[in-house]
Amino acid sequence: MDSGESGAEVMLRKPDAVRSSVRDGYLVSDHERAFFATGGRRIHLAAGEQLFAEGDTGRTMYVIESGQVELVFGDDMFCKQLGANGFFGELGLLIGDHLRSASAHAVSDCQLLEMDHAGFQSMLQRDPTCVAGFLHRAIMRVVDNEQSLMHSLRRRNRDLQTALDSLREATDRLTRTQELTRTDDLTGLSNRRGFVAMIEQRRKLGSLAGCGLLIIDCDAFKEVNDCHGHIAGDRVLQSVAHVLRTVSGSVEVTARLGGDEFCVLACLEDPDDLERMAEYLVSTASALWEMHGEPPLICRLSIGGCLIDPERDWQSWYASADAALYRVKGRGGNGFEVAAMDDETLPPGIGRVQAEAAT
Ligand SMILES: Nc1nc2c(ncn2[C@@H]2O[C@H](COP(=O)(O)OP(=O)(O)OP(=O)(O)O)[C@@H](O)[C@H]2O)c(=O)[nH]1
Repeated sequence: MDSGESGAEVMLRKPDAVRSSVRDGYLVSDHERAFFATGGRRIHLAAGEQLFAEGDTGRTMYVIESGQVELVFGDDMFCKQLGANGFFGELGLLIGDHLRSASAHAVSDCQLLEMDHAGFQSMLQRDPTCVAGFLHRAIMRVVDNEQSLMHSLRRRNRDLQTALDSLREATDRLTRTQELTRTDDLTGLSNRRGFVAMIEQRRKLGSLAGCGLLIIDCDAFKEVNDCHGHIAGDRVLQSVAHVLRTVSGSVEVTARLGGDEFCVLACLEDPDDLERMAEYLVSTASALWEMHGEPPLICRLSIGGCLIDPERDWQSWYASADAALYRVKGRGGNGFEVAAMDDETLPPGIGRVQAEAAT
């Protein structure tokens, strides 16, 4: 039996199509074709003419006497070309009122034999052996088509799974990278960028009301570096971060703003809690500092704070808390001060919320 133009089925690849094997067995023999001619109606299709569309109800099958017919299956899965002695539409004939699973049109001028139920019945009575042979082949083809469809769906599923996995990995990598750009390497706390991003996120959620800000600065930290080296200095910064992390709860945001400066955004049930927190931090650091000898494991802290007015921007709060910190430093450090809400000491130009670059 030949292939392609002279009769065999050929699966044509569409962009994402799956190629099935060419099966010469899915043709009628010349003898069967002549027999079909006795029960069928001869029809002609011009090149390009459609015989039926996918989803149409069909009760007839077709045998090709000459020319080429293309079957186009839905969802862009594949299309199939049939030549002389090819047959199609048999489920319409055998099941009756079957919804066509493909559309059929003539690729070239065609001559077809159209077989309906009555014609098929008469063939069955006249030569049951011949019809049985044909039916056997038709069933084999249905099974084969189902199997190749399942195979292609399984493969598509695997491809989809792989695509999803790599998408998930890329997203994870992106999230990790984003976390890294917002985290301070030395202490594991948020850095300034991460802190500002979190503030903006809370502002959008409307959860800044009732919060307070503490700016925490190490006392005489330069001396630690100068007397005991940078590694000792790093360890001190890590200890300060550890104390801040321990004292703040899960709703507080703790960050290292840079150098020996840290901050805490605290959610307060009572405004006085901000002073209590500042006092606790100062006394804890001081007690630990006194306990340890040389080189120091921690240093004493100075803290400036303010209650947050959500209508104002981060720079405004920072300036207010920093001014309080400055006053603490002026008194020798190792202490705290929380600025009043209506602090008039703010520098000019610091004020209401402006769009802050949350990166
Ligand atoms: N070990 C270490 N030192 C740092 C790091 N970042 C900044 N520093 C040092 O921190 C020191 C901060 O010095 P200052 O701003 O004068 O602070 P200070 O000595 O605590 O002075 P006061 O705040 O007035 O008590 C500088 O010597 C910086 O070099 C860091 O990541 N590791």
